[in-house]
Amino acid sequence: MISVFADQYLYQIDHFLPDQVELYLFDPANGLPSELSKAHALLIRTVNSINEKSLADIPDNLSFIGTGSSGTDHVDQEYLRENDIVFADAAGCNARSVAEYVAASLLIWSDNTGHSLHEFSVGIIGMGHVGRQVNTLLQKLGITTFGYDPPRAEREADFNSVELDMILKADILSFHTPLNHGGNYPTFHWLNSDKLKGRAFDLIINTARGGVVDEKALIEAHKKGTIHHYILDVWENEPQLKLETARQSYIKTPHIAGYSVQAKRNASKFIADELIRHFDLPSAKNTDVPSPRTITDTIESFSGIEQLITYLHPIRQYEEKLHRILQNNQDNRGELFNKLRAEFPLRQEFNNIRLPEAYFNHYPLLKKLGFQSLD
Ligand SMILES: O=C(O)[C@H](O)[C@H](O)COP(=O)(O)O
Repeated sequence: MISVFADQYLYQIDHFLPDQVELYLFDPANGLPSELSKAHALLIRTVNSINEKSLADIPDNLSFIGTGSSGTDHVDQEYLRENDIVFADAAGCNARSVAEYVAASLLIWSDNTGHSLHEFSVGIIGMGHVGRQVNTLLQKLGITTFGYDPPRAEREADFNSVELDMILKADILSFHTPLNHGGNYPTFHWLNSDKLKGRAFDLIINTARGGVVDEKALIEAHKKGTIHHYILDVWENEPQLKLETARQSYIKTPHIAGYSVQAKRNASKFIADELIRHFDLPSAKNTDVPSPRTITDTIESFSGIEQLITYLHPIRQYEEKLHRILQNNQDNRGELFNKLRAEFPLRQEFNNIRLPEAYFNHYPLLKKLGFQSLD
């Protein structure tokens, strides 16, 4: 038997592992489990870091660690290599979900500010799995986009990144890079006071990692009016948010852009499949398909696109809950932030939401967003 310790919030992780696995679920709020000594494999989410400090005593049999996330900045991969531990991530698992969050937040923002999205260009920083999906979805909505990704341009001869100067001329920036402190292309505080000097943006959206945008510089530019609005889903020093940054955020959510049933299902499946390969186990027989969400309300129930989008995407519900946590004067805000992320019901991605045909006649962009017809 292979002993696998897994974060209890990894979506249906038991469905993706075969019978040859003895599964122990742990609550990530308590850190890595103390019984880890008998583990052959460990499956985590971003809320538990893996490094020399958090995993000082490497269990004798531990040979595999997987993170059910696209981002890997919480894992010291060099440390794992030194200790002969194979590492797997779930790169790309949440790309569509993040793209839908960006599209939904842009629609809410443009509707509220009385603009048409066609007036703006969006600079996409990071054209990996997520940036590409964001690019495709925004282009479907008729929005002008530019992609900036020098490391990808270096790797792929047929990919062209726009120049830095060009991307900084976009009206809106949306971030989709990993968080790197070193290497040839560090992204820590990529958007900082230097890059902001002499520039103006209508909107900044960060769904990548807190730390890619320097919050101090962001706040200063916002106060000066050179950044008109910003939307943050990720924060420096999560789960401890800087109140001032959060207060001024046009939309603020608790790092849930990638939280859909489909994304979380992908995450569990990607790392379970890698684990199965690593231990040479038979595949699990999971065939569950998430049931669609069906909307039957009449289109007249919604006064406009913002109301409809916020009914179809829980962006504002998360925001309201985060707002309440931030108002709370207790010092357990961080704990509540993580609990909200872990326990709020996952949403269905747009292509698993069925709407009456009248919705599409009224708002043709719903087809472009990927919603399906009920009729
Ligand atoms: O890296 C990712 O996949 C995303 O940031 C994702 O939202 C992380 O989710 P978590 O592992 O914290 O549940």
